[in-house]
Amino acid sequence: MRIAITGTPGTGKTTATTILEGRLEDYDVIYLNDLLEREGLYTSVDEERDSKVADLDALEERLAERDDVLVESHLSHHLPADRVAVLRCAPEVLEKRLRERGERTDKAHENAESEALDVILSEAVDHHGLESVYEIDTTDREPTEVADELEAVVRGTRAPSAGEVDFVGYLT
Ligand SMILES: Nc1ncnc2c1ncn2[C@@H]1O[C@H](COP(=O)(O)OP(=O)(O)OP(=O)(O)O)[C@@H](O)[C@H]1O
Repeated sequence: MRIAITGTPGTGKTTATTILEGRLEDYDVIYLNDLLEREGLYTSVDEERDSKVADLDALEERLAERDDVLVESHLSHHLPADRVAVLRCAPEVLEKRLRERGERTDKAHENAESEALDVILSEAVDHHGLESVYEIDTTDREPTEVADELEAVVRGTRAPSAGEVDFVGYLT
């Protein structure tokens, strides 16, 4: 089974996945952004955004043979997956997390707006269907609690859910 762990930057994917990694014996974890950097699996560099444009075909080819794997990245929902966990965070809190992590003000704000607009959740549902998407609100949760929720997705003890989180008030 392949499980994608996605969400707007700052929702805590890497933090929670690292905790979960230590609990799972049967799954490998792939941190897609690290793989992209390590193996140069990008098509170009966006200087303005200070980011790399992922080569999704190359990444998918690289992962094609892998089974029982967790794929962590805000791009992971663009690749085939059996289940997709979408981490969410209230935009104001997300913006603060990103600023504290040292992100530029405009970038932190752009990510908060994208979170308010459900951009990644919508993409995940479009690509994989409602029955495969598991939305996890991380706003007032410790990373270990988020890892608990992710573990339930992996073990199949949690029902799919999408559309329960509503952050649209941030935009008004
Ligand atoms: N549940 C949480 N509660 C509060 N702060 C958190 C939580 N999870 C992560 N953080 C903090 O928020 C910041 C972003 O976390 P993290 O790097 O794990 O996010 P990410 O979704 O993997 O981001 P990116 O997509 O940019 O890699 C970090 O500074 C981290 O310490």
